[in-house]
Amino acid sequence: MNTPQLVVHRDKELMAQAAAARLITRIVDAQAARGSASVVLTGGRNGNALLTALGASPARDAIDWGRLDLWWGDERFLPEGDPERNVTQARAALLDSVPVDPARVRPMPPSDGVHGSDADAAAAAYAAELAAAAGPEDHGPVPTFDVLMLGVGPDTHVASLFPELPAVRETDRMVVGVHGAPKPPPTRISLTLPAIRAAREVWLLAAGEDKAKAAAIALSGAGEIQAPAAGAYGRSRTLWLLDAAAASELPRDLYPPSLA
Ligand SMILES: O=C(O)[C@H](O)[C@@H](O)[C@H](O)[C@H](O)COP(=O)(O)O
Repeated sequence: MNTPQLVVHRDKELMAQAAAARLITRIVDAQAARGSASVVLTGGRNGNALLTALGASPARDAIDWGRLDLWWGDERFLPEGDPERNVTQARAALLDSVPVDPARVRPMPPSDGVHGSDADAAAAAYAAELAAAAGPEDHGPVPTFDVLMLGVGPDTHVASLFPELPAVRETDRMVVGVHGAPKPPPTRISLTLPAIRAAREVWLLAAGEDKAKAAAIALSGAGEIQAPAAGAYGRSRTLWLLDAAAASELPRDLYPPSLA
């Protein structure tokens, strides 16, 4: 497990802009190196603000949109097109205004699709889609994502992995149905920690005063069952992108960086 790196920006607006610039560069580098890039999107205000900022960036078309694979870290299990679905919000924030290849945009199933209201079956289908996209060079039955982004909840949840609930304890399956989530809607689909950890880089987005305690808990050695964000790390990099408000309760040995 690599030590989390922290980058703290003045405020949430600047954090979204800077994170968007960072993501553009990371995608461009991956495409230059391997001909394509693979990114896992997150729902939530911070995640959507990043997508909106990316869409407004003058550098956005440095990305070859046709060679970008997009997946989701979690989804609210609602009907297709529901405004509360993460994919609906991502489309409005960015995807509807850039020429992505629809075959490479992989939303999690809706609650009115072929799996009906069975979130567990829908989760299993998404796991099968991930496994089918994985290659021999990948680490397990998921593709090696270049960047996997996660918003951080005030209770330290990431994706739809909530403290103490069964999903955060999952060690075998890559995708699970979530029932009784404390953040509405109660039924969701989520990548599990093993799937998250298959990513090259995991970026955790935490902006706003309401994330200060969560960031401090997750970065101070809490266990992943009690603080799921503490268990979210990448194979080669774990990056916390915060604003000053969310960093305001971090232990002094973590932030601000000691003066050289
Ligand atoms: O489906 C969701 O709700 C998100 O995936 C969830 O994990 C979100 O990222 C966090 O709750 C942070 O959300 P905010 O950025 O809105 O605080």
